[in-house]
Amino acid sequence: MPRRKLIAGNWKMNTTRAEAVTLAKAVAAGVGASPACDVAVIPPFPWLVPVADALAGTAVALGAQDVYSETKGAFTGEVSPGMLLEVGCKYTLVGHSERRHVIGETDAATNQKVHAALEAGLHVILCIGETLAERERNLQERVFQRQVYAACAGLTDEQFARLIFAYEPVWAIGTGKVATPELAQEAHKNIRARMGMLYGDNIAAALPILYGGSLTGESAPGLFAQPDIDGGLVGGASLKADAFLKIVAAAG
Ligand SMILES: O=C(CO)COP(=O)(O)O
Repeated sequence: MPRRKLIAGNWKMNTTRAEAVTLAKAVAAGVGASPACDVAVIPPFPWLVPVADALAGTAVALGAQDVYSETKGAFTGEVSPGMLLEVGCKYTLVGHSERRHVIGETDAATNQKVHAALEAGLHVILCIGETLAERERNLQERVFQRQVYAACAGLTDEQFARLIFAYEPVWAIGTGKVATPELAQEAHKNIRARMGMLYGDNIAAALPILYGGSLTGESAPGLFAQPDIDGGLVGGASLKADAFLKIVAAAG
């Protein structure tokens, strides 16, 4: 079965409440009732509820930027998978490079979050990717191996059906330096091959792998034409409805 593309807008720590609601409504209006790809927006935690209300009855899904690995209890400042589901999230990001490199999240923590989120019924967008220093030393394939192996350890076949990868080379995030279609395709192909070796060809073939890193309406068509690129995780360009909708259109 061909993989359906997904375009997800990661708003990061941006927007006021009013801006978030306006942006969500504009995206939903632009996407229409039956888009050719799946579309999601991923606002900051405090805006999940008002954005869920703005998206009610539309074709745009809601996602969270992070999740905790426990269901409840004394974990000050954390948010459980069940809470995300209750406010209407379909997706959650796990292991975004800003969490790994700015906040210090480990591979082990990423694995626990993936388990907890999938067990609760969320779809997980697992982010992986090498830093500039790692690419300069040609270490990207080792990084994929380590991140993929660690994050997916112990998952069941049924859980893989709700797992999505996002390849986000750290050097391309927020820098304007988008990966070329050839470079991104090579990385995605490599990641899929690794998943095939670890978990079998059926799981690897069904796994959507999104590209993220300075994606725009101009760069999206070339990237989305690649056989192993199944959509995009969009940062900066997801904060303007028209720029985000151009990327959605390129996935159609
Ligand atoms: O990190 C990203 C999405 O999660 C990419 O961000 P930019 O599109 O701003 O480079």
